[in-house]
Amino acid sequence: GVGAGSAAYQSAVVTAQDLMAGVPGLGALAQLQAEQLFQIDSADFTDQHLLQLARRVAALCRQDDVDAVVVTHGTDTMEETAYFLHLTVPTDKPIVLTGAMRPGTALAADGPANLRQAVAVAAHASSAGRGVLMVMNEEIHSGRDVAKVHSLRLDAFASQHGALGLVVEGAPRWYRRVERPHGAASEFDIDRIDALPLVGVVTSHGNMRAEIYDSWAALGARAIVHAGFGGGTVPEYLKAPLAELRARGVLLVRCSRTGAGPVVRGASIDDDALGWVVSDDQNPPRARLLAALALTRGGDPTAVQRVFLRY
Ligand SMILES: NC(=O)C[C@H](N)C(=O)O
Repeated sequence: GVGAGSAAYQSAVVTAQDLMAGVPGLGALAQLQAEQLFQIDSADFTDQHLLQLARRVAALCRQDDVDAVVVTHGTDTMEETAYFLHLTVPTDKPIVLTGAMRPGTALAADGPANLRQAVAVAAHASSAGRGVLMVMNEEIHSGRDVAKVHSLRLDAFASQHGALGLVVEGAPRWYRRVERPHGAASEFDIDRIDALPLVGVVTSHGNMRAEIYDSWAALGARAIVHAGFGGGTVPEYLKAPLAELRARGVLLVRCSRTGAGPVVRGASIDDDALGWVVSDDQNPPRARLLAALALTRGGDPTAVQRVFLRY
């Protein structure tokens, strides 16, 4: 059952309005208005949901009577949504994502405290202009860097370059900023994006098969994120088939399956000759989104590489 444990649960059963009602004192932090865009497990997010959510958040941020937006979201794909909003919603107003690792029925559910902290951060003047934020477990992370790194623990989220700050006594305390562009400084604007080009991810393991990449190409993928070993390695036996993809107009983005650390262009692999792109330090799911955004502006590998080194 879904009683005291945290591994078994039913997701997306409580409405936004009821989530808010379950947090004592929330109304004292800010004037709140709830809106229910979807009520789904975040595993069920498609690009359609992502585009619809980003458009709605952007529209809300344009309203004079809205100072900030809090998005409650399942934790499984929260990092993808956070990154997408970070790059495509042109605003300085705080956008804060939060969720729960334990179901509301658990003995020590974390959702209410997380929501309370997310609202406190969103309502605080110091939170503006920092890009999209994720508040979980008393930490404030950047949508650029944060990833779910544990399946169950309350401290399931981590940023490879560290959190931006902490929630201390109900207020944000900041320690760093992200250096890369976001919000209005980003060249991507959700109101000028009709659809996202198809991009697939293939994760490396021993004994790979080139046909998996071909399947993505056959589906019409314009780019494939190769989540390679370590520094984005491509096995010797895959080099020829993957080089052929380029001739079919499919871009290969070399990324690391480790989920952290940069992939260095030209290191051991002649990316210039192959027309390949490296992801810099982006993890595979976020590299998929950034590749798709870059491809909305054209498919030239040099231009896509510039995007990966800039954001
Ligand atoms: N509620 C959660 O955090 C887990 C759930 N599978 C989701 O991501 O929607």
